Amino acid sequence: MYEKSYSSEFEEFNNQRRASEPSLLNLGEKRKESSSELIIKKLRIDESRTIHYQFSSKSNLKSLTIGKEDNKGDKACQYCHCVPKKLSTLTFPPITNIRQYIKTTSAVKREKAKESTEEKEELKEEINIYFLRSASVSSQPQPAEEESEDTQRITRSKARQSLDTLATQKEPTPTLTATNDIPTYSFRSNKRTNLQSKPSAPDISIPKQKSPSAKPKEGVDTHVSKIDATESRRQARRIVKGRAKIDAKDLQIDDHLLGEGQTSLVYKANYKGLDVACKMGRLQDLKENESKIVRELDFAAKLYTCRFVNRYFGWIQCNPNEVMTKEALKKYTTSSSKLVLGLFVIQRYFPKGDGRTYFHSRKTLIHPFEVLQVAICLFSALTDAHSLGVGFVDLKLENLLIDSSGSAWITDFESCIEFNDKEEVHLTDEVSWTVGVAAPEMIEDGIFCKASDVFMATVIVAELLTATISDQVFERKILQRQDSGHVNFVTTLV
Ligand SMILES: Nc1ncnc2c1ncn2[C@@H]1O[C@H](COP(=O)(O)OP(=O)(O)OP(=O)(O)O)[C@@H](O)[C@H]1O
Repeated sequence: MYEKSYSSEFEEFNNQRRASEPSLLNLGEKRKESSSELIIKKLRIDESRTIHYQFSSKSNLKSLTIGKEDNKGDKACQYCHCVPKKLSTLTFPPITNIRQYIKTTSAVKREKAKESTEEKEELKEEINIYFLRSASVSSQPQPAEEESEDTQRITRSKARQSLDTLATQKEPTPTLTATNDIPTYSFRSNKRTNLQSKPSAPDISIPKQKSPSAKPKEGVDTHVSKIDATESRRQARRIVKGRAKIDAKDLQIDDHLLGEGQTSLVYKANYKGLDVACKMGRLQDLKENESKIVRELDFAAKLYTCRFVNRYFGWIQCNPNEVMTKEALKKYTTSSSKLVLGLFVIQRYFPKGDGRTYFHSRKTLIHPFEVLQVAICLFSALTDAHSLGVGFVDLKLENLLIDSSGSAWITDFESCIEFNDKEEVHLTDEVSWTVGVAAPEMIEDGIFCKASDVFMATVIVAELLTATISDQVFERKILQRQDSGHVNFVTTLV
């Protein structure tokens, strides 16, 4: 899978991108050149303890004085000569006057801060006057407390609105109510209830379990409550047993193949009108593939509470022709293959697909903020899964799904393992993982620990930060993997 995705198509695409945007896209190569060509020589130290260096590149020779200002020449920055004067909009203070400079700039800053607070106060006053006017025009004057709250909110809004229009536009906000110190949310009222005041019991509150020794209160019909308890127990058992099982009539699988892995095919589907993704085992070795999907379902349930972990929310076992359109069936089966019962798992649909496909097929550069967002998602998911004692093992860009806001969600849990309170586990044949991105201890000793997941997540971040560098160069120059599985992880090109 890994080998396949590092295909020459991507290499070609990278080359094309480099050719079209040379100034930005060849940054990696440029940095490499400049660092290899630069020679710095220590020349001498004079009486004033100033160190004189000489640095040179292939093309020209320059001298740099560290510790002494040098205002001559055509460079705006006299310290490292990084900015030519004609390009610079900055002014660099001379070192001798630096104390004076700090004094004056901090005085100016203090003055400015004072001015801005004064301005803010004036603005607040203006707004207050405005609201007092609109409130007096309004037929139902608002209480003073709410007025000040709205005043604060309105200072950030661009258009001025009257209190009345604001009130009608407000969305019903979830109200925090408290029962037995456990906060629950209810959408019934859009007014904030006071947490101190005794709340009315919400519909979804779970009654406290009575201890077996607790005696029934006098006058309580115990017969009725016993029947209720048995019924609710039966109901709960029914729900848990058929948990997440869906009805064939609610699911329709399109012929749109979203992606495929070694074990499964993922198609776009429709569940009760909602776009979903549907995973099904490959027909070759169907039994084995489906047992892997069942294992995956089990881990999906365990990881359900984690941040940025894909949600699998239903499954069905049925004949493919019950849920697949004719076109989808044609693609899924060959004419010779017999239709057998299949397992279909539905999950959230990510239109942007997996990380590798999305970032490599994009025509624009990846902004560092985007990388940061993916990294936050990735490490949040790792933190949560690791606290539950679960490791992902097969972390790679293909197993990250990107949502419309650019957040990344980990998917494909068939390689997950449980630590069972151990620091590390031995990897068995049951678990598959990707050698190209695996942590050294996985390759060398066949062991896996939480840090191994962190290693693979770091590789993902490094890959995104160096998206303009071809995958082969990434392997050779950045990861620098040795035969033992160890890496050097050279970050100068990142
Ligand atoms: N929810 C989804 N929305 C959109 N595309 C998806 C979704 N789930 C999976 N895909 C696509 O299908 C591909 C294969 O999915 P997945 O990794 O779950 O299959 P697999 O057979 O378990 O893969 P592997 O070879 O890693 O075992 C993904 O890389 C992705 O491109």
